[in-house]
Amino acid sequence: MLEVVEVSKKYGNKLAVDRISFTVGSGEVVGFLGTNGAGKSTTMNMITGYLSCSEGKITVDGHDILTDPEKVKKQIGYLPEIPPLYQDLTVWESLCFTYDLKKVKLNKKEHLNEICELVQITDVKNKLVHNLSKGYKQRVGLANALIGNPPLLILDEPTVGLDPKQIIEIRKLIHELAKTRTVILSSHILQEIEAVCDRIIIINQGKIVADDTPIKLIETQQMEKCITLQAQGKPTQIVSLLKTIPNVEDVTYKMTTQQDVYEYYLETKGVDVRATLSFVLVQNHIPLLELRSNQPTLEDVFMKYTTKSYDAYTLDEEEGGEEDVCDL
Ligand SMILES: Nc1ncnc2c1ncn2[C@@H]1O[C@H](COP(=O)(O)OP(=O)(O)OP(=O)(O)O)[C@@H](O)[C@H]1O
Repeated sequence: MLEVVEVSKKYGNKLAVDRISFTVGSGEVVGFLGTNGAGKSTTMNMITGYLSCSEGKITVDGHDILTDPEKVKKQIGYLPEIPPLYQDLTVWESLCFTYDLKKVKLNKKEHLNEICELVQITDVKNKLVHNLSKGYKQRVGLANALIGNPPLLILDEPTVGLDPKQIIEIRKLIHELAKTRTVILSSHILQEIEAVCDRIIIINQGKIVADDTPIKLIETQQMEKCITLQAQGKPTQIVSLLKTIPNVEDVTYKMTTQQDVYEYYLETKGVDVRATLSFVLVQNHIPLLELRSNQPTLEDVFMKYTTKSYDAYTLDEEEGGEEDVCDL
């Protein structure tokens, strides 16, 4: 569906996106994850043709965004971070306006009514955009993106600025849309990406640093294994014992609500020491009340990939120039 090959973007001397390559197949829901300024919006803007690439090639369904922009744009529904809506139009007028601009051939009334039902804005069709809540404005933005039934949806931070209830509703909606479309969703909210996407691309300092399913990203982490346990007895004695276990690097503890029971956190050198540990405690007549291995989370993965120095990618940040973004 989408092919991004060795794509870079420079703003003046600032390299915002650095030779990224990835493909997205039909029906995939891909999360584009990165910290602020990582290059997510720039990449999305290049895919949609709003920005040109400094280098590289982007094709959608075999059509090159540079040489065949109209064909590519027909394939894409784009929801920018701030949906560009005319505030003085009613919701229906706004949809009709986009329909006309996109030169859609489908039955207008039928098509727009279907979209209103899908994104649940039928009840506000006759309201002015200006008077809508942020959540509803986001839905109208999404409705606009859906006009013409594009098979590829690109959603840039679709829940930013929404309240928790609106966030849940928009996520449900994205789930629904993803059943019949390819979706690329950018966010720096991990729960969002985890809740909606079946594949994650992490971009850091303009480079792709990870690309896999959430489960595999977590599994393939060679992170230090952390173990939590609860044991009854004097913490000084227990800590000394735990530190004698091979491959245990560090031990910390805190009180629990039960008298004489403490919770201990063990950092190990990536080795599962649970069996040895239980054995050592039993041998020393220390009751072991709880023992669990803490699995790394997506947050751990994200932190690992995004906490490198910023020096590597900035050619000359001070001299990096602003650029007019609209190319087409
Ligand atoms: N028009 C521009 N001129 C100069 N630099 C820019 C321009 N637009 C973006 N940048 C810079 O390019 C880098 C990537 O920006 P981009 O907006 O793509 O990041 P992002 O991952 O979308 O961040 P955010 O989550 O904050 O929206 C940033 O360092 C940003 O300051």
